[in-house]
Amino acid sequence: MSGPLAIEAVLSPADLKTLLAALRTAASHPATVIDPTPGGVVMAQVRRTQRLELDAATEALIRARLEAQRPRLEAHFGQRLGPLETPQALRYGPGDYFVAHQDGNTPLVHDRSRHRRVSISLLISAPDDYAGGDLVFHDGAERRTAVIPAGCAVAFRAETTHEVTPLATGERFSLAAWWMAP
Ligand SMILES: O=C(O)CCC(=O)C(=O)O
Ligand SMILES: [Fe+2]
Repeated sequence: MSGPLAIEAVLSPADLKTLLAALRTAASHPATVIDPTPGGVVMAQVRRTQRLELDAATEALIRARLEAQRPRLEAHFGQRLGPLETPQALRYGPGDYFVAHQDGNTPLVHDRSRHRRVSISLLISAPDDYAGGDLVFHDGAERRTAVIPAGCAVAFRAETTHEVTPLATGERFSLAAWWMAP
């Protein structure tokens, strides 16, 4: 089974500038769990972060950069991947977090998430912009913290247990996205 894959320079410095400017001024609402479509529920005891609304041009840029990674992901995870789910732009402020969870590919959870195969977390903020807010992978009792420079990403099987630890200070912008089964 393939473990998480760190990917460098998914975004160029120019992309980062464009995206930061867009995300800093974007409208936001509390992110939901279970199903990201209308009908998803806010459960602050599970996930406390703001989901940012993306304009069409910003979403297109994000999709293009993510899709450029598709061949590499298919090779690493040894499977053909289907459509990319709508990317989620997230802003974590102090006290925000996402408890340990799986994003999908858990067939007993009978919503759309069971079709997710590969997750990606793409960091817009630099590690120095915030404290806490670590992306941590759980493997049994083992914990592995991903150190992700700005513009870089980590991709992982959707069923991998992971969390975002509470942000202590600063502001953390990230993008979460998923490739579905073909
Ligand atoms: O913000 C991140 O780095 C990851 C967020 C996450 O795990 C999710 O939205 O499912
Ligand atoms: Fe997640």
